Amino acid sequence: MIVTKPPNLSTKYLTTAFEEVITSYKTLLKDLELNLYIVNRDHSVICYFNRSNMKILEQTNEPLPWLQHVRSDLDIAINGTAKGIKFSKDKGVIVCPIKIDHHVECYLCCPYERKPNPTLFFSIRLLSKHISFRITNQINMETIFLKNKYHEKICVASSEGSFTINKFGEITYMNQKGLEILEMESKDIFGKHVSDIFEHDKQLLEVLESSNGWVNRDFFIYKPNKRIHIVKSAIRLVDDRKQLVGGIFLFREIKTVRNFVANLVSTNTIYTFDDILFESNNMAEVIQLAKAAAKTDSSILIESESGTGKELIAQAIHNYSNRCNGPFITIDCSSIPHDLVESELFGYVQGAFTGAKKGGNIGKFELSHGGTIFLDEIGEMPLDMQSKLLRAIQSRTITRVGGNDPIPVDFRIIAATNRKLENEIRHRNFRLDLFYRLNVIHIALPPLRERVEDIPTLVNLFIEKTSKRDNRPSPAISNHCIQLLKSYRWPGNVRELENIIERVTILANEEIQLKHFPKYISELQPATLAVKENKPNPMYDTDTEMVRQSAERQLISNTLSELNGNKSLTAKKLGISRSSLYNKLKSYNITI
Ligand SMILES: Nc1ncnc2c1ncn2[C@@H]1O[C@H](COP(=O)(O)OP(=O)(O)OP(=O)(O)O)[C@@H](O)[C@H]1O
Repeated sequence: MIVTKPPNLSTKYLTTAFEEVITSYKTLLKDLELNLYIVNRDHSVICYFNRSNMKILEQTNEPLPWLQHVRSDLDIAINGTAKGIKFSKDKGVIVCPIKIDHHVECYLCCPYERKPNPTLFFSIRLLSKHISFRITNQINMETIFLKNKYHEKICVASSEGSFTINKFGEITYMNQKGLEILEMESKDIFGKHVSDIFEHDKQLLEVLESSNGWVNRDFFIYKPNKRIHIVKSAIRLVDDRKQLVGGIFLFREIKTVRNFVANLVSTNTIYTFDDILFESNNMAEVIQLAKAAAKTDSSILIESESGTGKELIAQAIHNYSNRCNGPFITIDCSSIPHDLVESELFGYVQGAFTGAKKGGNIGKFELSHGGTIFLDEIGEMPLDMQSKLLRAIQSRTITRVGGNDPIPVDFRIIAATNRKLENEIRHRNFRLDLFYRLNVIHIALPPLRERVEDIPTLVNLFIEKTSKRDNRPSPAISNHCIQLLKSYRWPGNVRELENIIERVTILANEEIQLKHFPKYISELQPATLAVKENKPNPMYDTDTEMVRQSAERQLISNTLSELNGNKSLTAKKLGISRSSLYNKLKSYNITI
């Protein structure tokens, strides 16, 4: 035990210790007729025992001529047996150091006027030792008390559950949070063997046998109606002589861990439907469908060309949904190396493969619990992973790589692709059953060339955005330029438009002119324009309307069955009038 000594032992501290020790030797001291002084290192008297009234008094104004002879190095001089200072043959003073933690704190002094009996030296030395011991003890007790108080407060305030076991595996302590997580009361826990409370007791007791503890292992506690999934770390507890005393366990509910990590890795969903600007009917219909879809938990598949705003709309759906306060976890399926897809999606347990992190890892699916998982570029998902993904979607559980326990997860999938999945299915690159699972609601974002009415609004948005960023007034743009932009085919869609407008805004002063645009735009001829405008989009032009209608039909019948065929509620949920719903039911031939 390290004695944590207060900076200067107070008079009160010393006096109390002195008083207690002197009281226990009072009879002896009475016979010896002695005065005793506790003297500071600077030679001032802290307190003294007066033989005539047998009392301990604090400080004295009495002149003490012998004080000047008490040297600060006296502890060295009297090392071993007690010694003193002789003034004459019979007179002198016995000086014994009072040491705390090997340091001289003060001196016990006993002046004598008659030649002392040799046992007096021994008795004074014994007294000084006793006082040292008494003070050291008191400091230790206070330190332990304080430490206990700190630890108690830390454990009570902790958001983590903790418990301790002794070397026999019996539970000796559990904090309040631990009892809450395990839904138990202290009477159910204390004194019980760890195996009576937890399964996997072998793993728990490992900590008593091995010299190392372990971190972040998963455990399941089975209750009559549910299973509590916790993550636990263990520390082996030994005493100063390295003898096993027991173990400490720290644990959290998995949902706390998930929330914490999800907060760190969740995409900051900045876009809402208000950020999606449009004038076209095409986009108005898409937004209407997306808003209705947002209010359901069904999977959504967004199929469209690159740069049309798939991520934008996915974020807007999340923010408009009941899951808006949960995480939005993005996975770009095209950027994860094939070997790591499974562990990235589902996580892994410790030791699952070479290079796996100690304690395992939580996967993206688990992190999306209570929120949305956005599978971008789903068309790039390897075939073998597609079946595992399908299983997770169907069972609403995941199993970590290397693990056995299925973990229930509450997620909503939004998948996006710029490939035409139906073509991929035909070429056997994508599973049909997975396609059906993802394609419950189908959103096809039209390419920019099919919604040229949106171009002026988007151009103004991007001019303002760039000007605001660069802290300068927004330049004007001529109608002629806008017409020209409407004529271009925009293979890179809104992203390409955004990049070009950023560039011309930077180049222009007061007005954006033709000369600011790249040649492939500024040199477009009206005749070319017409031809280009009419040219069909190889991927989307022919079937966009068909896909939209099929998605709308699906959404209406899903919502109807979800609301037990109640048409008023269905119309309300879809944000359309009852008559409009009846028209659509008729035209889609939906019967209840
Ligand atoms: N209607 C819109 N209103 C405002 N900005 C838009 C709109 N549509 C797209 N954008 C902007 O266009 C850019 C591209 O959008 P986003 O990244 O969502 O496209 P994407 O389809 O996911 O692209 P990719 O397929 O390459 O991943 C973004 O900067 C986005 O803010």
